[in-house]
Amino acid sequence: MMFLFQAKCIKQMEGLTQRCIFRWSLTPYARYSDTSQKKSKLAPLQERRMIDKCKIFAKAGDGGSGCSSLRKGRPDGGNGGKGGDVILECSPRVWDFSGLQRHLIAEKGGHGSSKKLIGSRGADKVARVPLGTVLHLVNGDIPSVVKTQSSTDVDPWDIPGALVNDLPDPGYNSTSTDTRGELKATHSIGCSLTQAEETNAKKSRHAASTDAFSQLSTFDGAPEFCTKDIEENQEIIYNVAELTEEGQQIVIARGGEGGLGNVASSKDSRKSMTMKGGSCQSIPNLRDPNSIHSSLHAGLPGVETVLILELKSIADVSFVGMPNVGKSTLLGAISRAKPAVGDYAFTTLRPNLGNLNYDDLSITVADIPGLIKGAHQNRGLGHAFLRHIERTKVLAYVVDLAAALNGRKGIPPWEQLRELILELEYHQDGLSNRPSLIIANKIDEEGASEVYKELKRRVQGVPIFPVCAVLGEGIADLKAGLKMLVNAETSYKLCLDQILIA
Ligand SMILES: Nc1nc2c(ncn2[C@@H]2O[C@H](COP(=O)(O)OP(=O)(O)OP(=O)(O)O)[C@@H](O)[C@H]2O)c(=O)[nH]1
Repeated sequence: MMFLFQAKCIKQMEGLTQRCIFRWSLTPYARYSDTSQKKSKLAPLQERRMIDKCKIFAKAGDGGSGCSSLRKGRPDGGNGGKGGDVILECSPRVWDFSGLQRHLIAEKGGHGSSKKLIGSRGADKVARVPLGTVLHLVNGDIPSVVKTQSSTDVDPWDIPGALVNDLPDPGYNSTSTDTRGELKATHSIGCSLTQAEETNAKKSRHAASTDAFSQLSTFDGAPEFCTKDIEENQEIIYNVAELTEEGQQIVIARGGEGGLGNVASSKDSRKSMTMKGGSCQSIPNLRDPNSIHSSLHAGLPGVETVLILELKSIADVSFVGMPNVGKSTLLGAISRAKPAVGDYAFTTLRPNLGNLNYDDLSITVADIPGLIKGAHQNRGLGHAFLRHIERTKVLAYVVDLAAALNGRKGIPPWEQLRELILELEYHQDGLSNRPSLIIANKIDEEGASEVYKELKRRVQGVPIFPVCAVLGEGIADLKAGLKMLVNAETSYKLCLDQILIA
């Protein structure tokens, strides 16, 4: 018998080891395989794709019940413990919402007991979210507390309009000026709202929806849920808070207070007490709202909140360009990222990220989905990706030198640049006003060199890097140029005046 058991164990161990070896041998292939090969479901691009928006349900812990107990004729029942809070904590080690639980449920408080023992406090549920997480309220209370665990501030450059100094003490209302000098109304809980947003928020003050769990279940388990569904079907209070600082915590659902034990409540309710004997008794009709007892002794329920979390990405560099100009190919050429590349517009649906490594520095580059005319009115992929650009230090405009060559229906690069700047500015005043350079891609195409010369003539004051992303040509110079801009060793900005169209 013993022998049989040992044999079984050894067999299981062997199977496990084989599976481990199999995994080890698969991983490098899965990570660095060429995307032109047949894509597997484990393709690394999928792993790196950001989940930049998600809906969560938070349920704070209910307060524990107070105890009614008499010992030697005197009340000695302790209070119930407070329920745990649901807290979001800002962490630079989390990049997106892919690892975030969609149901966040804090622990209930413990019940009080005799000998004046207070119930245990329910444990808080703390979930970590990335820097730059913006909260939109679907249902429940507006988050009410902001605490900061660490003093390491984010470089204000990283988060335009969300300076750490913008965050006032809880309960304090003020106005403040953001990095671009715009006056902002500052929300009492530490979020900043523009006046337009504030009006919007007031307009869209929602009627609390009935069943938070059932709302959520529509989206649970579907990371790329349909944003439109949420925005069309529900009234949302936008931008109720923003997490911008490492260690910053915000309580999104408060735990219920514990009920009073009869030691605490005896003063008020002594006359109405009907306790008999000396042992600890459970309170009759504890949940009956008509009973004074139950209202005093029952713990309060924890708050339930439904929120949409949205991430404004914080990348050092964003590749901004029209669809199909080669942004994803370029990201693959300068970093180890393997984004999907296709000979059709909107191959990129969500920002892809790559790390550009230097000896002494690492830069995060975001490949933003293609921008088209009317994007600011939500055409194409519209607002979704324009928001990511808001949080980028450096803009790298990518243009296709061959877009209008050889009978193609595209527009010349200088017009591409003009359209791009206009879309950024329509979306948000001053969005294009940051260090920039131009990447002139597809220099390998026939006739592209002449277009490049023309581009240099028409656009001045900003460095232009001719590259061939597919062959990796011009990449070394481009990397050096990006490093200088990110390090603020040079500062060029592209504006409409610098582009000669006629
Ligand atoms: N000839 C040439 N073709 C290129 C070059 N770079 C990219 N391409 C091609 O251009 C097409 C579009 O490339 P992508 O990298 O998907 O373009 P994108 O800008 O990311 O496209 P969206 O996802 O629509 O925004 C693909 O067929 C690429 O092979 C280049 O340097 N030279």
